Amino acid sequence: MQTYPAPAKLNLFLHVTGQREDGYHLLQTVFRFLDFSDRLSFVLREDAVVKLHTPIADVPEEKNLCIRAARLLQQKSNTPMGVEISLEKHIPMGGGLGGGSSDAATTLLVLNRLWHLNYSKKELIELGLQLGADVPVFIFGENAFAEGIGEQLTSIDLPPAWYLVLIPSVHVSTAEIFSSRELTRNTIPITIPPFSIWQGRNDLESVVCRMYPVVARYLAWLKQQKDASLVAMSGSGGCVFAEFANEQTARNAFQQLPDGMRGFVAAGLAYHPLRNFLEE
Ligand SMILES: C[C@@](CO)(OP(=O)(O)O)[C@H](O)COP(=O)(O)OP(=O)(O)OC[C@H]1O[C@@H](n2ccc(N)nc2=O)[C@H](O)[C@@H]1O
Ligand SMILES: Nc1ncnc2c1ncn2[C@@H]1O[C@H](COP(=O)(O)OP(=O)(O)O)[C@@H](O)[C@H]1O
Repeated sequence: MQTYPAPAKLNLFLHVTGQREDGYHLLQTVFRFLDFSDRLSFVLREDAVVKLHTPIADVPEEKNLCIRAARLLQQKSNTPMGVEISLEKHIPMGGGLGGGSSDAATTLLVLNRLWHLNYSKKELIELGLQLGADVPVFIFGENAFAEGIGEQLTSIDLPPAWYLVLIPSVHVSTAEIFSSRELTRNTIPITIPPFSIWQGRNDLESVVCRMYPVVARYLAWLKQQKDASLVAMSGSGGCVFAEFANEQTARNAFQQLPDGMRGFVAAGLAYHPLRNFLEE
């Protein structure tokens, strides 16, 4: 059966520049896709039933973002069709790697075709935003500089790079970090172009490190790796990453990991694997 990728993302930097009246925070961030993906497959049904074959521990089926995405698309289009979804989960959950959002985006892209709906990328992005601030970039399909709450996207060329991503054993709630009193919300907005991704930082990092000291320890270990250029936390954490110029230096660092630290090495992608899916 055909399976479709839902890649992870990193936030190479993340600045919090303000807050909207509805409480959502204004951000400036750079999203980079990783060659590290969940995989989804879809079997059509003629009877409007939407269900998941592969339950995830601690996530009820109706809260699973691929089921929510399928139901939202069904509602919008009034299609009489249904679907059975199988989700092969690889991306750590609640780690700031955007796995749930990516699963939702792939579901919207693929069902748009299988249900013959023909929505445009713009329409799917608007729909995706109702599911989460991170969903639009995965439909957009290009590495991007993002503003607003993550929905104002400008594609960006990033040089080839490899990443060592570490996964501390914590589950960080995005809402909890954004609601922290200690979060600074007034980073001066940068303008494009030009800006350097290496001049940025993650404004959520210090809040997460204080609440979860293990994240600070993992960052400190990455900062000791001599070939690492950029070291930061992704999104609202707790995953942290180091950027390397090539695969070998990333794998060398991975081999030095102390006992008990978990992680993986992945290439940075030039674009999302389903970037041209709507035109194919
Ligand atoms: C922080 C980022 C950076 O890419 O990623 P993750 O760490 O989640 O991967 C995203 O902005 C997260 O996007 P996403 O995970 O889709 O968040 P959502 O479900 O929309 O929001 C969860 C909660 O976080 C808060 N929130 C989220 C985004 C934002 N710009 N401002 C906020 O204040 C809100 O309280 C919201 O209810
Ligand atoms: N398909 C899914 N994959 C992962 N998490 C999901 C999914 N559907 C719903 N969730 C919920 O969304 C939360 C955040 O997931 P995820 O997108 O992996 O992390 P993050 O927002 O930190 O990048 C999870 O803790 C889980 O409760």
